[in-house]
Amino acid sequence: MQKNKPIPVYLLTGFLGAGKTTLLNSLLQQSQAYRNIVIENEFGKVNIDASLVTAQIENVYELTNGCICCSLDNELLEVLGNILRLKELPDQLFIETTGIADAGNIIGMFSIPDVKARYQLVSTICVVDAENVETRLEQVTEVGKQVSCADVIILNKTTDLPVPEQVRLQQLLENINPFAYITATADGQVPIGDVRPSERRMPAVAADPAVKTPHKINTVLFESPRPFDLQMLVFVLEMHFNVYTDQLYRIKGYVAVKDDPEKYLVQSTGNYLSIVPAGNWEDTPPVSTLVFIGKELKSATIQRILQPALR
Ligand SMILES: Nc1nc2c(ncn2[C@@H]2O[C@H](COP(=O)(O)OP(=O)(O)OP(=O)(O)O)[C@@H](O)[C@H]2O)c(=O)[nH]1
Repeated sequence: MQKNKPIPVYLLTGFLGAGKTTLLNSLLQQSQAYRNIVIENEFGKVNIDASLVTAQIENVYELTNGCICCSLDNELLEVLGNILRLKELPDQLFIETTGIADAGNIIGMFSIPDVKARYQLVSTICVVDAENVETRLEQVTEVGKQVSCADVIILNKTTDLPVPEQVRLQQLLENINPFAYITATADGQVPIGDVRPSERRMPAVAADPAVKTPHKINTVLFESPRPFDLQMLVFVLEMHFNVYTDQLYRIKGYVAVKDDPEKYLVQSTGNYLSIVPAGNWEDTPPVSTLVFIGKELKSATIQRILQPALR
């Protein structure tokens, strides 16, 4: 691999027992042609998951000093640094998080400039257990965040699930996260192509906001033909993400900026915000479209938050 090319990273999230290690093994089996490194994060001194990685890999790093999403003395950053000092760099890195990890915080670490220069987070993959995902969404805030922040959602353990129930769960997950590619499977059997990045599910128009999801998680669509002041937009989004950290899980969409022909891609998970140029509007009218995902979000609140940044 070229020395300066960022190392592709696959981040696996999902509640305890959903099937993350099972999926990881399946992905590794399909990646035998590559030099793969795995980072396992687990609570407790003994990292059982590391011993359950059965596929052939170069190295597995076991992080057992608490959850990597919240430890201040961050082991993950340390290991990412150590990997760069290896004689031969990996072609791919897989990170399996703990079942209660705050996915947004980990995703945010990959936007730190020094990390971003050497690693590219290509896909955040959330595994959910079809047998209990609805209960978990109700009980555990982090599960809602994991689903909201994912690029790919794997509905696992579907063997005994009647097809209509599977379709209903997929629809439910789609309503929570309209950006994700969602697929149903059993025993983590997913073609690796399904977890590789793709633009296919970045919707021009977001999910129907009238469709209500249970579990208090909803999406709010914001659309405006008025352009934004870029600095002000960054200011209001960062401020409100900090204030509503337990309520606002994700933002994604395109915005128009005053006196600028380019459209900008806005992405936010947890405490990280990225706004980057994404080409010209070309034939489409420059209408800003942002989708907010979170807990009991109200359209009027989102309008009020964004209003000061509109020009
Ligand atoms: N019935 C059934 N069991 C499954 C399926 N996928 C995984 N399992 C089993 O579910 C259990 C948990 O799977 P893991 O892959 O270890 O789940 P995990 O998310 O890594 O679990 P933690 O590390 O504890 O968070 C294991 O016993 C798996 O063999 C499936 O599709 N159906």
